[in-house]
Amino acid sequence: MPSHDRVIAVSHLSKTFGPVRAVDDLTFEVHPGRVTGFLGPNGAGKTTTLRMLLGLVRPTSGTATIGGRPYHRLPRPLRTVGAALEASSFHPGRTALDHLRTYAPQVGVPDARASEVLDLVGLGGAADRRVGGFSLGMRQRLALATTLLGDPPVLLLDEPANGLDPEGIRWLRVFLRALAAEGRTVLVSSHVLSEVEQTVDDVVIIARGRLVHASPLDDLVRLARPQVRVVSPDAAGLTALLARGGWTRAGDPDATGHAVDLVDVDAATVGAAAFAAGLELHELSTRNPGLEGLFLDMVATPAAPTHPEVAA
Ligand SMILES: Nc1ncnc2c1ncn2[C@@H]1O[C@H](COP(=O)(O)OP(=O)(O)OP(=O)(O)O)[C@@H](O)[C@H]1O
Repeated sequence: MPSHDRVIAVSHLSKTFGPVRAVDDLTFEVHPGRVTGFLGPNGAGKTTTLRMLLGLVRPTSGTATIGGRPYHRLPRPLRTVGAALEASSFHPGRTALDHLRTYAPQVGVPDARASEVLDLVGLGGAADRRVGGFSLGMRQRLALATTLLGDPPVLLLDEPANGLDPEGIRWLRVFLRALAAEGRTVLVSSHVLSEVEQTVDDVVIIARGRLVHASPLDDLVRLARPQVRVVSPDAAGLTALLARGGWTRAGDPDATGHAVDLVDVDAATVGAAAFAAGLELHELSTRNPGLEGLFLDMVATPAAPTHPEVAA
């Protein structure tokens, strides 16, 4: 299958449920050969987006496609997309093997594939046990096995790490990375960045149905580096100090040139250089949000709008 057939594309996608704008003009792409984290707090609109990708919810506007087609236009959808939206919807009386054998004909694969995928997810030894007695972690593995029945090149996994212990999370990380290394497109939702931080190559972050950030994880890590804020009343002196130091600015300088944020340098080094240059500083501070802190800042509910005319 050509690699563009594995691209997930969401374009100006919106969904309203009555008064609730669950997904709001969302645009992003997910590429093959990479694990992409689809991140946002509870209620951000992740599941609704995944459901629209799977044709289970009709968009209010915009498109959600796989290989350029909406799900219902895929020639062999169950062989193209493996999706696990809920880990709890198993018939409790069925064994793991029976569960998979029930799906095998729908997907169009032989019964033998059921045992194969159970082995793949490390549940071979529990094939004949009833699913009702499975732990949440085992259910997650069984859900993953179900998605793999048709050997699909695209995987949509809703919170697959939920309920896994640290060992299970490590196992999942290795497993998902191997699936991506085979050239698959792997989209994994989570509301906790730290849970998937070591698994994903790319991140798509949403909040309140809207896109907040999309980039390789490395770019986000760079944004999360400690920053040193330097403020001086002497804009020209500050510019000269920065030129001599050769430090990297975190973003654009403010319009006045009196304040800058620097990365890859510590406050002591900047302070010493300013002292040596006789440059007056009004602020020299370090901010270290860390990756999770940056994520939480990004998805934080904006402060309620103020109404100065009321407050006055
Ligand atoms: N069928 C529905 N009818 C009405 N509102 C819905 C429906 N499905 C989702 N919503 C609302 O849309 C918003 C987004 O929900 P969604 O489940 O997509 O978020 P999520 O990011 O997956 O959250 P979580 O991490 O809690 O699963 C929420 O406010 C939710 O209550």
